[in-house]
Amino acid sequence: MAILAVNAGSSSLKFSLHPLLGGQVQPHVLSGNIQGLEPGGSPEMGWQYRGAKHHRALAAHEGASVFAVALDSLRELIQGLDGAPAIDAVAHRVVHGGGEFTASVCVTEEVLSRLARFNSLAPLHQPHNLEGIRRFRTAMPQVPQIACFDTAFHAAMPEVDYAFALPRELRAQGVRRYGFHGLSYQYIMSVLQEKTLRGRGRVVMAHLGNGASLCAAQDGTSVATTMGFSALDGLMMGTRSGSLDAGVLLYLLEQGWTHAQIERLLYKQSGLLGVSGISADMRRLREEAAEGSADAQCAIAQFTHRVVRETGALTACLGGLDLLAFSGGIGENDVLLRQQVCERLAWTGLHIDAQRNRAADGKQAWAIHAPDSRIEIWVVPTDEGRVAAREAAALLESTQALQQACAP
Ligand SMILES: Nc1ncnc2c1ncn2[C@@H]1O[C@H](COP(=O)(O)OP(=O)(O)O)[C@@H](O)[C@H]1O
Ligand SMILES: CC(=O)OP(=O)(O)O
Ligand SMILES: [Mg+2]
Repeated sequence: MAILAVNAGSSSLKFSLHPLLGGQVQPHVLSGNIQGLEPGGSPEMGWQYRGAKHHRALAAHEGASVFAVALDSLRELIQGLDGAPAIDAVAHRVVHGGGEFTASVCVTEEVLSRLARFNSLAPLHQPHNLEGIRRFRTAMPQVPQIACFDTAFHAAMPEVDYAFALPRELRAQGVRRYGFHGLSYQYIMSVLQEKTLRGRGRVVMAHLGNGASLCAAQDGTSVATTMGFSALDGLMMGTRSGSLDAGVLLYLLEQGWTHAQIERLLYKQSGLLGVSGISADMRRLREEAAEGSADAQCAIAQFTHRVVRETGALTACLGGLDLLAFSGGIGENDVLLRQQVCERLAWTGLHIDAQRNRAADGKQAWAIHAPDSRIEIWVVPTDEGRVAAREAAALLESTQALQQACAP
């Protein structure tokens, strides 16, 4: 028995397979990524099984879409595993549940059409998430498809944080802050609460990947977050601008920019890529910066500054800080970023241990604060797939219990 967790994007599909033992979700035994799924792309699959890394190009079939080829290859891969587990459910990361979906749900045709209404709020994610669900439903019609939402973790945010200072009629239409990266925050929080008592206190979690956001939590519940109505708000990201004076949009409209041009600018041409003019990839920018590129240095400095600034704002919302956690591809791997952010926040009482910071690579959850730090600092590699799998397992169990209770 196992749950397959899936994160379908515009050009890639990330997956992980989590066995179920006595109803409990186990760490993944298989994880990977299929890239090149854009129309006309050449799909390639990379995966890790029992510590060994594999990679292969996927052969195109006459008349079949690249996504269909990818799904077939994934099924073959899973069936070929030693003692291949049966898949009980597919758990899909869906970034936007709007105000309607505040908990994971078993997907029906009706659910899919309600979720499609949020496509324009997360154009980089939502349409692809839903397309992934449709494809899996067709390929595995007997297997329940469960949608797990990035927005759900923030559903209990107080009104002062989720409301914009706009007329009330717009709020009634759903124009408000939702927040994202919720599966990641749910995972990080579960790890922190297992590891330290401070996990129940005033916590700021930094999910710094291609998409980047911060979340302030009190007693495990999100009380403020930097992402908003869409996944554009808050921190600077790989290709997204983050918070921007709305006056810039008015100016661009006045200059004749179309909706499509503005969308491309904000989602795909800004952030680290736009500022550096080199790359959206932090690793590449670090290399260029080390070789003296002023543009790369400038983009990294701006990214770091925004993390510092927003951490300060969330600390104020919490009325102080007990723990700061780093996660996501940059948060988990970029030693220098963690060091610089913490040094600039030293006024809060944060004191990073440079040696522990350098030793964080490859650890499951690792404290990097010095003994005299008033605030704990942790690096927690995130696992959105595991949370989605847990959500799916819980939903399956409650549905089965309900069916048994209702049985004649
Ligand atoms: N060793 C590293 N040092 C700095 N940045 C890194 C390192 N490894 C990965 N990254 C960065 O992490 C980012 C991708 O984060 P990730 O969470 O994997 O993205 P996604 O949102 O696509 O899941 C990229 O900017 C990448 O360069
Ligand atoms: C919501 C979001 O930005 O997700 P990702 O980091 O996967 O792009
Ligand atoms: Mg991500």
